[in-house]
Amino acid sequence: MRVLTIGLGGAGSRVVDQLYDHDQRSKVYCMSAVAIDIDPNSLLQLRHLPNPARIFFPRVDIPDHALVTNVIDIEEVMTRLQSMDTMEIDAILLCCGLGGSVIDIAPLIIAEIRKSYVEPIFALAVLPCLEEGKRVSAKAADDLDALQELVDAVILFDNETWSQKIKAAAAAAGAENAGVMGQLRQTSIGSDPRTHYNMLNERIARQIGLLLRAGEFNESGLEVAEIVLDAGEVLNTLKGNGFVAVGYATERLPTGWRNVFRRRQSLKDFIQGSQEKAARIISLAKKAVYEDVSIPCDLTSADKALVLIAGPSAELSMKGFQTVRKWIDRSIAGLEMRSGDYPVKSTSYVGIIIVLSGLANIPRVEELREIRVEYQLECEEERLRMEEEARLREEGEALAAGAISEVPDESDIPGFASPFESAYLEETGYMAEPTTPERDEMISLSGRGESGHKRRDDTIDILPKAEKEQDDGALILPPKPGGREIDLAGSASVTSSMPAPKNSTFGLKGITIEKAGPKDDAITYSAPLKPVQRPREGALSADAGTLDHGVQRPKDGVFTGDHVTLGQGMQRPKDDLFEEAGLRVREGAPLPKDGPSGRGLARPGPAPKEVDPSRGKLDVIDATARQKSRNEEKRSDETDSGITWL
Ligand SMILES: Nc1nc2c(ncn2[C@@H]2O[C@H](COP(=O)(O)OP(=O)(O)OP(=O)(O)O)[C@@H](O)[C@H]2O)c(=O)[nH]1
Repeated sequence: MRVLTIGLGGAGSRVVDQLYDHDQRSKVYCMSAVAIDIDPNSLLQLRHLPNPARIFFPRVDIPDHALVTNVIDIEEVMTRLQSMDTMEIDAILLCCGLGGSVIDIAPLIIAEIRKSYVEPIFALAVLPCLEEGKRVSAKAADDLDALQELVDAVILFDNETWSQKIKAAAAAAGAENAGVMGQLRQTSIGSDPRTHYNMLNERIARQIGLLLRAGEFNESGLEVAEIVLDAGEVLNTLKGNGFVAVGYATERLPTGWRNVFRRRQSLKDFIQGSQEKAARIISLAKKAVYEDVSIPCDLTSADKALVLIAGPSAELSMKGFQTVRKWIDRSIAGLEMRSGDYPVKSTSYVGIIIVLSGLANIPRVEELREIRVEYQLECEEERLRMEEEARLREEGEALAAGAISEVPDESDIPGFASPFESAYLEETGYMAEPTTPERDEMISLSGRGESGHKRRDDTIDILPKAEKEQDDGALILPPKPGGREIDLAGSASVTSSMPAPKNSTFGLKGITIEKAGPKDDAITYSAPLKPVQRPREGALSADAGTLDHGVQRPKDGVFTGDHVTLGQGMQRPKDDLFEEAGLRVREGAPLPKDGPSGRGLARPGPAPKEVDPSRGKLDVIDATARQKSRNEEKRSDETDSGITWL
């Protein structure tokens, strides 16, 4: 297959350089190559590409952070490509490293090439290592998605997988010759990026190079193939806008006089030899698919496949080849299966290439996409944190400048939760209801429980400051009939030992807020002076009660007082039952709902010294309306004592 290869950026240029070297050494000469980069050092360090094939775009008068699309001149690139001998090419191969910056020019170049060439365009994309960071992996995922849309197929090579393999091999070699030299070799492989990349590029060149040379031959080195695989078949296997993985495994043939002698001995040795050859091809095929594949993938998710065996023709067992063909054909999801042999005279290796195309399941690609999601969430979290910091800084500055006279209440500051936390909290239901931090304030009336007065107005009114005539910050108890006003701020003890009520305490849940709901600083609190206990549901329901033997179950209307049948010896409940308990439900007002705010009718006995307003014993009402109704109420019922439910 004759190809025009274009290397983009550092990775792409180096890969093309290596491919070019293999092509020259094999004397097949099926490649035209160019390398495009904005880094002069990267281009200068290429070892094989001729100088005219290195296209450098300097950043003249362009800032370092400028987009690469502003630096690389597409017209110039196209002029250089068209000046090359591209008349007989079968395909165009774009080599690039995902996650880099120069790859950003790929969409523009591909669009221009499509205008001038009809040949299919493939991309050879190198996936970055995990240790390069989440940002690079996230960008790699973006680049991959963009490339997949634009080219006919993306051949993937995973740096992470192969770096691990190379390091493991180096460690094993180092352990074998545990001397100083062994350790030195191991250190150089692990630490020197250039050597490391050279090893990776060598691997890519072997895998892809042999595939590109399939169907091509030189005059001296190749024999006639039994099953010829031409360029069209390779192209048809690759095409289809999918991901492609290339498995490649080789084995050195046994050499030496003994082996040559054994081959010629007898028929038995001949048969044994042919079985060995078949077994070698099969084991190489397994190695190519499961171990030495350019990117680990699920064979069964492939749409198409191609099998190519290469080596001296005497060593290419057709029996082994057919077995491998059947295995791959049955394993892949699709129906397209191609195969061929590539006899090479002057080699002591047998190799096999298995191309899996249209892959749906590639774990490393999924991993890159997951990292991208994580990275995006982290960026969002960071952005919110910065905004919050900036806001707090601004507020601090404004406060210092005296622009803000009062520090806003903590509960007014919106709680910040990271996207991860939010997701978790929502899941656990924590954020189902808005919560605000509790205040560290508690109002208690000293000696309240010991009062000897049974019938008095048991509510505390904290009148809105704004509506008071003289706003001295005092908390005024409404006067008892004939009594005097009690200044809570002055006489009542205000402790901070108990948590303050949540804002939600004053929400719709337990307490009715009259229309034109008062603001936080304009609310009237009503608190009972006696601890009251809400009757349990069952206590007011005839269904839930257990009646003694011989006692008739009261009918539904028992508490209305209209239809009550009492058993012998049973007393009709008094109408003033609730008054006795210290609770009066005002006429026309809704009955208390179930919930913390309605808990407990008043019980005779000592009241607790502290009252926690958050338990629903504080009512929020409109101050003006409350005052009016109170005046009327006082006139009609001077002796009303109990909770007023609003
Ligand atoms: N296999 C292989 N991978 C490489 C090589 N150089 C870089 N890479 C990988 O390719 C990715 C992109 O790197 P480059 O191509 O050098 O980046 P660039 O496009 O030149 O742009 P910069 O980000 O500015 O360097 C890196 O994150 C590496 O993972 C190489 O020589 N061989």
